[in-house]
Amino acid sequence: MASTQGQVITCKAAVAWEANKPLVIEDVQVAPPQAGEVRIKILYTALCHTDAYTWSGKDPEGLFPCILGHEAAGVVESVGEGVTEVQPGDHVIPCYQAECRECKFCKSGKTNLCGKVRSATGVGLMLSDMKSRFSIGGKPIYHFMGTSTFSQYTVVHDVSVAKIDPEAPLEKVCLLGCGVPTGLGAVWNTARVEPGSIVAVFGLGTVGLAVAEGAKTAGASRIIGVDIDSKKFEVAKNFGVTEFVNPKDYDKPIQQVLVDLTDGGVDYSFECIGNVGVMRAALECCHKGWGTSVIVGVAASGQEISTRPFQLVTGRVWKGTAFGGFKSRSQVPWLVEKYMKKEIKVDEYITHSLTLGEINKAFDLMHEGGCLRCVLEMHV
Ligand SMILES: NC(=O)c1ccc[n+]([C@@H]2O[C@H](COP(=O)([O-])OP(=O)(O)OC[C@H]3O[C@@H](n4cnc5c(N)ncnc54)[C@H](O)[C@@H]3O)[C@@H](O)[C@H]2O)c1
Ligand SMILES: N[C@@H](CCC(=O)N[C@@H](CSCO)C(=O)NCC(=O)O)C(=O)O
Ligand SMILES: [Zn+2]
Ligand SMILES: [Zn+2]
Repeated sequence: MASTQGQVITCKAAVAWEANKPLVIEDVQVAPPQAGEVRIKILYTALCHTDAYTWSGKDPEGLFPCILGHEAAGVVESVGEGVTEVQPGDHVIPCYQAECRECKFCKSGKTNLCGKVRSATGVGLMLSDMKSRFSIGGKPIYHFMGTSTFSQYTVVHDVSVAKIDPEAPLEKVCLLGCGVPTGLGAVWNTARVEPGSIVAVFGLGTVGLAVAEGAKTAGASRIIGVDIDSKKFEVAKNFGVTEFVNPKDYDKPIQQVLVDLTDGGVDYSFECIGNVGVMRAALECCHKGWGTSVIVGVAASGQEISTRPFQLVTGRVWKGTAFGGFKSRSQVPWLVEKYMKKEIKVDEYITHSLTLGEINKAFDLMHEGGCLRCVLEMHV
């Protein structure tokens, strides 16, 4: 096959032309990678609720038209000047949370956030020239989260590419681009749950179930799953949830229910929904003196959290996590290895498999209780 290196590639991509309007499969021109960039042939992508959130128009960084998608795996097609850590043919996972290893954030040892390309990815562009590599008939289409994986080919910054084991099944490990690491890392890195802890997980979607899985491996003694959909409990048991609470079954506030169930409150709670009212409940169900609550869910523009400051004065701690605190380029390959050694689940989160052409159906499925992750095959 003739090399595409240095050429514009025309391929299929799902374009979000406007908020909330069905995505349209278009022929998109993908420019070659510039210095410090990598063009990736995306083979599989999953859908995450953050894609739906931005598509809904509620994300203050949401720009249209754009190509959404950030949980994927593929193969490097070509690299720009100066790219040394990956080469054509490498199997990779694009990472929305970059890791340059040089910026103030990366060198701090205190966070997985990286500042190198964030200003460009937040406005849907590439850093070197603040332009997009996607266009249709000359009209630029915005990137999304520095990944745009709902395209058969995408261009990303080199600091946003994790090179992984070529033996790893890409149709599975694409999930290690977002939801599963976020839940596991919220427990292992952000909260640092100790053995014997009592944990509450609000929201039992993929992220909440990964929190439960992480808490189980951390040795939590009780893992209380909270969801308004009782059907979630059966599946949640397989991920380590030991008890289930549906707020709809109680007249009193859910934080009080949990405090009563746990002799004063839980040691750790995790909000995996994106609902600011639930974030408050998750903080307030924590034990006085030490209980820590981690916000994982993404809430819409304009939403704010609140509680009585007394909740913090009396020792509860409120935290948040992005990508579970994992350093992407360094630790995504490690997570892939853990999956290969069967030390973490991935397959169990995949409930549906469709094609790129069926992406709108995949978004519909996401809103149904039975769907955790839907993986799209990109080249059929
Ligand atoms: N911080 C990060 O890095 C990061 C990464 C990935 C996803 N997220 C966010 O995490 C959240 C969860 O993602 P997901 O893919 O698991 O979502 P999901 O929609 O699959 O799961 C949410 C669950 O919450 C339940 N729920 C809804 N309202 C509820 C309520 N009031 N009380 C209790 N349960 C309720 C739903 O029934 C569902 O089971 C989203 O907001 C997503 O954007 C954040
Ligand atoms: N543009 C959004 C940001 C929402 C957000 O917090 N995103 C998470 C990842 S969600 C993945 O599914 C994140 O990593 N945040 C850190 C960052 O964006 O740098 C908004 O403004 O609401
Ligand atoms: Zn995500
Ligand atoms: Zn950095």
